[in-house]
Amino acid sequence: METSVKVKDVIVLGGTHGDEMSGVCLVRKWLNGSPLTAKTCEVIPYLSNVEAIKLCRRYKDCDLNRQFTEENLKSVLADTELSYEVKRAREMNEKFAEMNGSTFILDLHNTTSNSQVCLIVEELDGFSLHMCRYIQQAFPKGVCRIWILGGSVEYGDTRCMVKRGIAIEVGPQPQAVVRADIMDLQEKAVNLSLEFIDKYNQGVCFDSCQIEGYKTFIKIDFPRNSQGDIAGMIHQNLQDQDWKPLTRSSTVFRRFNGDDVTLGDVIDDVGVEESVYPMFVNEAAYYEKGIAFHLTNKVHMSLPALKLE
Ligand SMILES: CC(=O)N[C@@H](CC(=O)O)C(=O)O
Ligand SMILES: [Zn+2]
Repeated sequence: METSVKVKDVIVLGGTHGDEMSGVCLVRKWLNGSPLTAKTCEVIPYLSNVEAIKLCRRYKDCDLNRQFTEENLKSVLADTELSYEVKRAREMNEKFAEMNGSTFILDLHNTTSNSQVCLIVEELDGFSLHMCRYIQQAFPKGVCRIWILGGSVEYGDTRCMVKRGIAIEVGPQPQAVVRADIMDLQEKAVNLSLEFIDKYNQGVCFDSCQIEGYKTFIKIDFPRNSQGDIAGMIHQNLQDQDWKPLTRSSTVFRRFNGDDVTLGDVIDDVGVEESVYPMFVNEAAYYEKGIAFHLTNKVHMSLPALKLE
């Protein structure tokens, strides 16, 4: 049996990336007259990257969702020497970093890839893994998946401020655009998260169970020429095919000269019989990060039962 403390505050972040519009629009809606509430805790909607939202861009100076590192949060540099996003991360951390483990963070994101609902969770966060399973079960099969991050990697995302939290990533949605179907999926996932927290706070025991998730083992860049410019694009066979199994012989890129590139051409360590699962396929924000898609393995995890301490 795993126990955890009561959740007292839920911070619901929109606009951590300023051009991911369903989070921005939902948070604005909750702040302006249609409050988001739960029965057993305080719910605090909050716009993260205010300057980037104004610009309708992912960020102003640098990616806010990489700045919540220990180094930045403890930095002794004067504010004038810091980029907007580092200052903002410090400001948010002062406001939300918890003393006693009772704060939960829900961070709302969108992707241009055909991810559907993708719940992002750390593998050591048993509470949030149970929450992900609860959310997943309320969606039709194949709509909601769980992406599990390795426990030790320092990523500097918003969830670093607290002990428990998830990101709800929903796509496909172009940057700076809001789509009704995507916003509905996002809102449904938020409501289910709050429902889970209420049940947990009321003492409901969540039984031990198995969950299926995906873990990234490598990020694949585009083919590039000698100047470093992209020399090909996602193959039409792979476009929009997030989470569909690939093997060594699957075509993944088409060079601009027309040549097909298979997965086996770009990576050695996928076995001949093995299936791997792509995600974040053609995510617009990842071109500058040198990522065309993530390759994941399907994993199964056993969760012990969960109950309020
Ligand atoms: C497309 C996108 O922005 N994805 C998020 C994933 C996360 O929240 O960890 C990011 O790269 O920060
Ligand atoms: Zn994002």
